[in-house]
Amino acid sequence: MAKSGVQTRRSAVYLLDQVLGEGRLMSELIGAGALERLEPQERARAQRLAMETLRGLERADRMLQKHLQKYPPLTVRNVLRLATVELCQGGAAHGVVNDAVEIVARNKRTQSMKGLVNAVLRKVAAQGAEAWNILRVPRLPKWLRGPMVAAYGPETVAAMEAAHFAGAPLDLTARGDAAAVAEAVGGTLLETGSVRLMEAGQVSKLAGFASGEWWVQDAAAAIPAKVLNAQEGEHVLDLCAAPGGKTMQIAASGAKVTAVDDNPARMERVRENLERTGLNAELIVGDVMSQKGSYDAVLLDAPCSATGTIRRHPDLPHAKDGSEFGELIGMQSWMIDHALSLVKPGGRLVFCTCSLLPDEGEVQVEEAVARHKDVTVDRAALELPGIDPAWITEEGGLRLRPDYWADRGGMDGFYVACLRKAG
Ligand SMILES: C[S@@+](CC[C@H](N)C(=O)[O-])C[C@H]1O[C@@H](n2cnc3c(N)ncnc32)[C@H](O)[C@@H]1O
Repeated sequence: MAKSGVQTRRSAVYLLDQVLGEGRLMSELIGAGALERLEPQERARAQRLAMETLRGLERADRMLQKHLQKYPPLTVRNVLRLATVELCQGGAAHGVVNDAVEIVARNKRTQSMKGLVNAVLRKVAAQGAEAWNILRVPRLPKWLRGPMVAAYGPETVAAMEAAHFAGAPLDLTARGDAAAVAEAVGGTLLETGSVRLMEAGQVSKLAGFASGEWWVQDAAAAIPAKVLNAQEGEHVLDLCAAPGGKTMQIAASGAKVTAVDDNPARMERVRENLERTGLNAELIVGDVMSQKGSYDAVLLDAPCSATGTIRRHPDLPHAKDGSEFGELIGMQSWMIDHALSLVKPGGRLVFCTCSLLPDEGEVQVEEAVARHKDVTVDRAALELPGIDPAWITEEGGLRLRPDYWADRGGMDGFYVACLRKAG
């Protein structure tokens, strides 16, 4: 195996060490330049290897435990896990094992374990895909599985775990004609209007990227702006807007948009996205809670646990432990109250989170309606193409789950509700 293979795999192991040892998210690590020394193609590969390892972590540990008397240090365990996932998913044994041994040998603190790594991986390679495929689908860690089973029951959680393990296709939102985009990129037009590609390759090489015909956005993440249904001539406030997927949807509808986010670096992404797609929005780097004014419609995509995005971010359940969720839930309800104060009489607030936890969705809406006597839930706003009425919840919101559309590649977990203010 070429030297670049070792470097790429070593970088993937570094990502695993940071996620599993330090509780850091891959997006943070990559944003901080963790893969900068690799060529762009190798960066994507290192990221993919780390993600696949995190998806299959439970299976990798089950495969390895048969061959280990005691746990080696974390970084050696991560070398073994990465190689096990590769071997069991069809990687060539020679290259995978040699690189794993070399990674361990190059580090003074681990070089004494190269013999162990070699011996264990030879055994794993001999068992291969057959032993891997009969293991159960990896489960969510207990801290998240407990509340999820309480909310949805064990069968639904198992279906969600299968969706997490399967990963996610690439979804695009078209600036204009979605059918034309589907044809140009060779994708499928979903009933909700998104374009889906099961095998994407390099995004910037797809037809229409440079000319800004579309942007990457999960099919579920595209629903909130459809529920908002902005009209030409309306003034819409998009709160927590970065990186701008929903801002662009609203701008493409012809409405005037003011987009707010308190993260300057993420706001820069909104500016770049608008530039590429030729769409317009007023951008404010600032806190939701300090916004003033009166708008026809407000969209609040509140910061949340992001548990709906585990298909794309398999690091999340391993890096987090749920300790921040209480604070997020409190912040969401203050944001809803403030966002409602910015809605004109007769106007609407669309509240959404990419969370699977009812405390960040259904419960927020039930409580908001109880706090605000002039606010009702607008169920009719959810009557949209491709939306199954069975997805509508008791309080009138929309619960989207990763196990929906299982035969077509799934969707992110999301919660969306439209709150209408009395006129
Ligand atoms: C779920 S993401 C938004 C995704 C975005 N709406 C889209 O469709 O591309 C949440 C965003 O909230 C922003 N945020 C968190 N707390 C905030 C606050 N107090 N005020 C403004 N923005 C905030 C974060 O910077 C982050 O970009």
